[in-house]
Amino acid sequence: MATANKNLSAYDKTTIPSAKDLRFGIVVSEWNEAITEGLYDGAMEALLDCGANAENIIRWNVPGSFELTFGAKKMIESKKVDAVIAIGSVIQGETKHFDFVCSATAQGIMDLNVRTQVPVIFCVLTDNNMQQAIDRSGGKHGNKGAEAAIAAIKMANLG
Ligand SMILES: Nc1c(NC[C@H](O)[C@H](O)[C@H](O)CO)[nH]c(=O)[nH]c1=O
Ligand SMILES: CC(=O)[C@@H](O)COP(=O)(O)O
Repeated sequence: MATANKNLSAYDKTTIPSAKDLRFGIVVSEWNEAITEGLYDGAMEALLDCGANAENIIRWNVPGSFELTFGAKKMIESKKVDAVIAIGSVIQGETKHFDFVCSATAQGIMDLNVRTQVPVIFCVLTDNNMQQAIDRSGGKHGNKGAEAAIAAIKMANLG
């Protein structure tokens, strides 16, 4: 189902475990800051709505989405967290750089999920233009940050 056919912010709290005792790391890319701040706000709102305590949420910034993997890895190695949310916004420019940043970031985050015991949630928008990013970070299609927060709670409770 494409994003256009669902609301990224929709969730049923009755189906989600409490986040009360969970510790979260959130690594935020500074590229396309207006978008990533919107994603962060959506993630925080959903985490708190599901019972998380603000003092149990650690935020680090990194320069761009390519650095999210290192930031999440360092967070896992140095902080006791139950899940990490990696937030980024990659928007197509004139060159193929978009392809390399998106694939490297996705692969790097997947590698962390394979190699570590801490789930890392891929909250990285990969859009053709700014309007698509706006629509998915609190606009007409909801907020991918909220979707990522719910995924983080569920994965932290897995097993
Ligand atoms: N163009 C975008 C970037 N590019 C920067 C890279 O992520 C990286 O910081 C740089 O190549 C240095 O290693 N990053 C985004 O997050 N979004 C973009 O649209
Ligand atoms: C995703 C990017 O790195 C891209 O926005 C950079 O723009 P350009 O491809 O025009 O250099």
